[in-house]
Amino acid sequence: MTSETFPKTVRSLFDCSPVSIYVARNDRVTYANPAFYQLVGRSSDEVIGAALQEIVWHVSSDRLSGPQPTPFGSRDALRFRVTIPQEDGSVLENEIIESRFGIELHDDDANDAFTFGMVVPSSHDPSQDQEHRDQLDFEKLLVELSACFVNVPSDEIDQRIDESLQSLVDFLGNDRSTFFEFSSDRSRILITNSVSTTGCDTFPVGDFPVSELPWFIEQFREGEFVFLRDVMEELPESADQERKYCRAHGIQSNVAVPLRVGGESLGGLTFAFMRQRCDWSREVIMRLNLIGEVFANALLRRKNENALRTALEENTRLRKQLEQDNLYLREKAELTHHYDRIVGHSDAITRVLANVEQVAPTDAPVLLTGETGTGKELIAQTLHELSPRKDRPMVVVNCASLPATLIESELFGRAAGAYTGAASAQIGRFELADGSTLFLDEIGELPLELQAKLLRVLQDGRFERLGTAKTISVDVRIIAATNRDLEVAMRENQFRSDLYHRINVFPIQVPPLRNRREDIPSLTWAFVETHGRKMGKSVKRIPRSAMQRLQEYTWPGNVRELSNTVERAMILCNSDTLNIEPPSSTRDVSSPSKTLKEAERDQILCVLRDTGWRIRGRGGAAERLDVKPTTLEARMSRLGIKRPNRE
Ligand SMILES: Nc1ncnc2c1ncn2[C@@H]1O[C@H](COP(=O)(O)OP(=O)(O)OP(=O)(O)O)[C@@H](O)[C@H]1O
Repeated sequence: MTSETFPKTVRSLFDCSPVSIYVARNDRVTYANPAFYQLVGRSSDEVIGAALQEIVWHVSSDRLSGPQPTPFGSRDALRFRVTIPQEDGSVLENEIIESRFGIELHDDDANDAFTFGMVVPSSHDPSQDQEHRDQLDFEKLLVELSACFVNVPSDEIDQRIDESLQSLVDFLGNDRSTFFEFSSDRSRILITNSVSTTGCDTFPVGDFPVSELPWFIEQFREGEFVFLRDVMEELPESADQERKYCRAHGIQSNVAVPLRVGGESLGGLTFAFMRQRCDWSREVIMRLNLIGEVFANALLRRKNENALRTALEENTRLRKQLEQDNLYLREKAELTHHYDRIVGHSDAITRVLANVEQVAPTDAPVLLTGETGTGKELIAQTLHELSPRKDRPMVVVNCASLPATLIESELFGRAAGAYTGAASAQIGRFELADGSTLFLDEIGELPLELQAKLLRVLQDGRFERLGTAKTISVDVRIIAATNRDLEVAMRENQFRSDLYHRINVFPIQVPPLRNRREDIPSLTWAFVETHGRKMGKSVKRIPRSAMQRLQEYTWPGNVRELSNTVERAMILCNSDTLNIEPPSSTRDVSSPSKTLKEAERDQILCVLRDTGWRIRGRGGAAERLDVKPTTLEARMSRLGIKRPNRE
């Protein structure tokens, strides 16, 4: 088990264990806990990578001649005596209990031998020995529980929870253990697993009415650990229902462990005693929280996997519905509408528009992908205008242009005083877009923590303004756009896969301009017309050779770059013939009379125009100029560059 593959939960168990523990891979120590370092009086540099014989003395010949398992507790382990030299010259007599730790975390680890070892003082007192053995057995059980959830396929998680609960009941000697989770709004409880010793009933799995045990459930919601050795004596006065329940079911003691991840209570684990009161030691009770952590992580995984499965099913359902509703349109890409604003008749853009017509009348989320400047926002606007929501304006949020701290309040709104600087309340874009369409541009740049919140709104249309607990419901259709490869972002854990499947119900890929070169002449003439009108200029001719060069150029900034190129040429144009050149040739000709400051200003302005004044994110101006967004913003303010008002 390398340090990278060492499961976090196992590590946290070991780190705070009073027992000295080490893990070795192929007989070289790869991990030791603080208790081990203290016992051997050495630093991690001396311990990690060393063989056991280099750390402790006189390893008994048993171990040196190879493992010969001897029975220990209920499981096989190797036990041998060692002597540990102390700084003052004395030696400590100890025993080491070692067992093979058979989990295969990665394929390349599969043939390696992992050893899990514990150092305990040598003892000849049989009762003390028993106490140690019990404690060590418990440590071992904890480790096995953690290990049993590592790399488990999601459909086996339930079975593993059952098995783990059973081994806990067998080991700890309580009568019943039950595992439950909260519904997503935490108003309901779902009992998922329950095991008991013979003679005791298990808890019926399924929905459990919160009203039956309100006090208990409140403790779980609050994430409180509850230990009642004598339930009748120790339950608070207000827990009337619980007292009745325990009496009716003969419950004498009860331990309730909340399952929490990241401060959120996901469910709980209970240990009930019916035949006798609980006699667990303080140490065992304390360690139950760690068991809770192991189960909470298993629960979180199961929840995430379920959310992903639901998103995929929803995705498939909506796709099927769209297919049925619009089957006739698939046969040929014929357009029903006439588009004034979208220029171009290439097959590529016609296919995009046919898709737009297909999906517009539905409420299905649409994901527009394509390079910067290809016209994704224009397509989103067109889609909205063809939808039944067209009477209300489409609301736009650019996830890359706002700092992470502001996007949350921008999207969901905030109460006055929600954070420093938020003097007044603000309505969020989701509320603004109620009954309409919300266009989430550059969704690939949305910070991970907000992706979770967005997922919730997409799932049930509900959210809270920052700084308030009141839940707001909205009816919003989502169109998202990105120039980032979200599948790569998912693999790099920068984009949630469940969110991806939610928004990727109907993907439309907007092609780059170099793949629809036949549209370049009509686009060029359309931009000549628009910019000419603004400048009061009229152009009648563009030389054939110039148009040919425009068609040969690759246009990394796509249609936006073409529009800017036409605008620049129009500014310089004094006749009715437009002498226009693709950017690569014009940009190289820098005027020798320019100062460095002017050249820097021009370069920044040029890139900002090409990126639609987008500074952050993939393909943004900062990336293209190879500087940090904050650096670019500082330079813009030094050079007096301000974004012009939107047309
Ligand atoms: N087919 C088209 N016909 C006319 N104008 C177009 C067309 N496609 C894009 N444009 C124009 O090009 C410019 C860039 O388009 P838009 O902002 O929609 O691109 P985008 O893909 O959303 O860019 P980004 O990824 O940088 O946000 C806009 O001025 C838009 O009006």
